[in-house]
Amino acid sequence: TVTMSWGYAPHNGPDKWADNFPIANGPRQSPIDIVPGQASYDSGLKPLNIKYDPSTCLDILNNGHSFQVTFTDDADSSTLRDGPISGIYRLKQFHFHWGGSDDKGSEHTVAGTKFPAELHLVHWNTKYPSFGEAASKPDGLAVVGVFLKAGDANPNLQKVLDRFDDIKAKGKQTSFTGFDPTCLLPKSLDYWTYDGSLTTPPLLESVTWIVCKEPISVSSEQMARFRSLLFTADGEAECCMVDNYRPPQPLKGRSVRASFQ
Ligand SMILES: NS(=O)(=O)c1ccc(C(=O)N2CCc3cc(O)c(O)cc3[C@H]2c2ccccc2)cc1
Ligand SMILES: [Zn+2]
Repeated sequence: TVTMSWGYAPHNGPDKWADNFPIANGPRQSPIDIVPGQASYDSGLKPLNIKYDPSTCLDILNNGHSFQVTFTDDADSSTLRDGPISGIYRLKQFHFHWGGSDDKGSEHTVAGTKFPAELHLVHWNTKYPSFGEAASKPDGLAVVGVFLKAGDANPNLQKVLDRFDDIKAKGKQTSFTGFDPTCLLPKSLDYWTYDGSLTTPPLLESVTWIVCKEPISVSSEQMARFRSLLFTADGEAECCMVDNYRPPQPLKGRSVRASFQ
């Protein structure tokens, strides 16, 4: 389990994670800065094959680092196939990373550009018996990343934000059913892909990253709702949940492939 109380503050944030998780300085850490001109188009990459079943949507939780929507993953109901991966990966949860202002918040950056937020849809390889088992294997996880760009309000995202009153503080959880995260994907599923890691401790190097080129929209009012969540639990001095992103990490010779020209 994850031991130290890691976070995003100066005393326990990304610059301190290597103290307890030396893999923080490993060869395939995430996120990275994606430089489109240096990504190589790979015609062998297949389109993403994403099929989600809204009846697998279970609940929404403030885990003290982000909020996550969790799915039942005891069957191949909500899956990711093809793209850069082999086999069937099951959707486990999705969550976001965001900033205290619209000029930062995403984990991946594009030629140095930060977006106000980034969505992560987390899937695990069904060749392993569980998420926990898969999380420690080099081909165990596949995370689809989607950038959020400031613009028009996103009505699909609003369905998630409307539940924030029930999960304001760390540890709060409430039921959230019948939601199909397909509605949070951009029109185009063109993507960049590279071998990386979890972007939070334990920073395991088990993630095939699939980052969509096209962002989805989010309004500044909706971003304000993200920033109304708390890192802290009821009864603790309130600390707004903002800037819960790890900055880009060294590429260390890795190649980034593009599914598009
Ligand atoms: N940002 S990310 O790389 O896409 C990411 C993916 C999965 C997870 C994840 O689902 N978990 C399980 C819940 C959890 C809770 C923690 O307090 C924590 O520090 C990490 C996680 C990670 C996790 C993944 C794999 C093994 C252990 C924990 C977290 C982050
Ligand atoms: Zn994440």
